[in-house]
Amino acid sequence: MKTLTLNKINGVQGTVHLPGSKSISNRVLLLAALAQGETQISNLLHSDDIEHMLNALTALGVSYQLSDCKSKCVVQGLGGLFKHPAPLELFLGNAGTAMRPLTAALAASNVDVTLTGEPRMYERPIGHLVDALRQLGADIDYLQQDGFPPLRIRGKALQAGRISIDGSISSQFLTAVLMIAPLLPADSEIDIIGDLVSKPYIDITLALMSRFGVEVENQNYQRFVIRGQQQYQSPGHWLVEGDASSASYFLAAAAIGGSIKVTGIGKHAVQGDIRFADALEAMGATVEWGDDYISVTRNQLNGIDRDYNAIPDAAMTIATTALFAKGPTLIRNVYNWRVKETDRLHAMATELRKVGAEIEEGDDYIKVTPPAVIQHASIATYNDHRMAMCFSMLAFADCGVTIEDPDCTRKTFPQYFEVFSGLAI
Ligand SMILES: O=C(O)C1=C[C@@H](OP(=O)(O)O)[C@@H](O)[C@H](O)C1
Ligand SMILES: C=C(OP(=O)(O)O)C(=O)O
Repeated sequence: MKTLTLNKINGVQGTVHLPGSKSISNRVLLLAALAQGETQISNLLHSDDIEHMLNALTALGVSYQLSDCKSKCVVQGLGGLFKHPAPLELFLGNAGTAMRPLTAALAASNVDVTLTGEPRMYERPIGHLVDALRQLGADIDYLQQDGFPPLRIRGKALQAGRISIDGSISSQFLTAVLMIAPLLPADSEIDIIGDLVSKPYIDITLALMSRFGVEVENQNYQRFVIRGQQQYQSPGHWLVEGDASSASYFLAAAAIGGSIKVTGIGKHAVQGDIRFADALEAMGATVEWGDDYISVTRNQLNGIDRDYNAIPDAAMTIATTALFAKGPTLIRNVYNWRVKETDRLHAMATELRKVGAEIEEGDDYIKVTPPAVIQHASIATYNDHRMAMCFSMLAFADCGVTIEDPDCTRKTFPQYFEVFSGLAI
């Protein structure tokens, strides 16, 4: 297995032009495909998760042209749902932002599709989404284990009306249903069962739908009302914001040992993960916000105790930043870390213990108490891009760190380690 050893760095400094947001890239590609008209996308992310969406769109007959190292994409909209009656198999890797929205869009389309993925995708639940779509009349079968991909979808015209969806495991299920609701033959009311997790991702969905001409009535994240028989209209040009989750690694590195400006996101960004900067500020770092940048400068860091349900991806970076803070850090309300690329609560606890931290792993929280002296370790990454990226903070330890399978960052940030190493001074 390939490994990467990061030797001790004394500091970091510089500016990072962020790659496009994964969440926005895959949403825009799907909405552009369903919309009336041509959409010219720039700063599209180029990574595995986006490739899976692009490959699926190709197989479904959507035409698009990529240019500028795949950072630009011109999509010819279908002006409605997919039509591909011949049987198809679509491989979606471990991309939640492809699997979940495509499940809904395909269930409502004239298609006969099998959705497959990497082994971990078959352990990531999708039952709450399938249950919701079945209330609309969808014909979806589980091919292996009930409640999990792979799925066989025999798409058809769905009904509309009042449905309920469990929001306690993933917001992506609601995102998926919201995205198809305007294309249904009548109005929809979607009631949320349980506490909706990862709420800011719903804000991203609603903001993008609005730019494609569809408004949703959001009743306090408990009920959503959408008019039926609508069509998405291309907004023409679309500039994808920088990826706020990817920004977290650079901002944290600055908070620990230097000064970094990230561009492509700023105080008006639609991604909830920009609020990661607030957590760094609460730990003691100095944060400056611009319209198109966030910059962070080091300071003495102190451990903090917070609820991170709204920013589960960026919260992983807090866990490793905590090693450089004074006192313990508590990351609360992240139960759904357990159903992401790996069981992130367990993986994080296991790997942080290897460097000497004292860890308390709860059902839905992790408490990190930094060691007096950080030990060198070879960090297993569990095929989880965020495990690899957030453990790069250990490059600030005297002993450095070894990262196993560093190429797993290709899910969202193939060039991560080159960019990170380029900031060392
Ligand atoms: O909608 C999205 O783009 C995402 C929602 C979040 O998932 P959950 O809603 O499952 O927490 C997040 O972790 C994921 O990386 C991207
Ligand atoms: C949870 C993640 O991905 P996915 O979109 O596959 O859910 C992630 O990127 O941290």
